[in-house]
Amino acid sequence: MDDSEEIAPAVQSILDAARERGGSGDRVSVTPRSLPDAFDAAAVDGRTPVVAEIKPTSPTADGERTDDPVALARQMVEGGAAALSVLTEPDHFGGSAATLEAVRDAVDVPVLRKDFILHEAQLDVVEADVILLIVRFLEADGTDDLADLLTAARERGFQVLVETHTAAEVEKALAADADIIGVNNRDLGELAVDLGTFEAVAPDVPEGVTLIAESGIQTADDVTRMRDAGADALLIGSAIMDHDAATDVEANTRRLTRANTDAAETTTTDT
Ligand SMILES: O=P(O)(O)OC[C@@H](O)[C@@H](O)c1c[nH]c2ccccc12
Repeated sequence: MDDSEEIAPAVQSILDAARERGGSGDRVSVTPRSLPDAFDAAAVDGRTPVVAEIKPTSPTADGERTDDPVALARQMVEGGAAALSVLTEPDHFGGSAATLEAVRDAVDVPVLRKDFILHEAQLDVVEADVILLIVRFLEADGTDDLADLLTAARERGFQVLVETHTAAEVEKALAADADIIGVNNRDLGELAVDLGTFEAVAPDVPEGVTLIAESGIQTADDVTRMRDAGADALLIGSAIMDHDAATDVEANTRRLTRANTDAAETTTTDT
């Protein structure tokens, strides 16, 4: 990581904890459910491809959601989610590998393991269909190289979502041979969200790459905005989960998966 770039204290604390965390020892081998196929199937079915995220809490959230993650997962799938994302980071997000395992057993859609993976050993924790690698965190001393980790993950069967925030990070992701790229609208320096980030960075991502808009997507208009900017899929946490157990997760998911399902076609036919 570039030392001149500020990183929010909450994020630094997440990274410090991640450095200490190891793996389970046994090498994981997984037969994954295809993420691009799940997005295509949702689109054919008239749903906007959404990865719905189970995030019990976070450094930017108010409370903690303590109800059964498996029940939440089922509601998300019922509401039309093409895939799920499950936080496994325990110290700052209330996640666990056991939660991911239980969720993956309960649903048929692909499941992304959301964690801060800095070393190869941390791949060997739990079977998931997709793992996350964050470009910005793999540039610091004492972390593995992005391309090496990507290869190590694929050798285990995982698909890999490479998270970026800038055009320069997209370049690095492509150089490392990423084929699924996320653009995070949340700036990890200030934790502020700006949907303009995706709009600015998306044009640098080539056609053949599966492109995901991440964070800060709250409304049907936000969905339209990200789809018009080229998102193949959207990663949505807070707007679906909220941290209030009274929130109807299925209805929230349906509202966003039904939003603007034909944005991509509309753009092509209108111009
Ligand atoms: O809750 P939101 O704003 O819809 O964001 C979801 C997801 O993008 C966000 O949780 C996230 C994006 N990248 C991450 C990396 C680690 C932990 C969490 C994240």
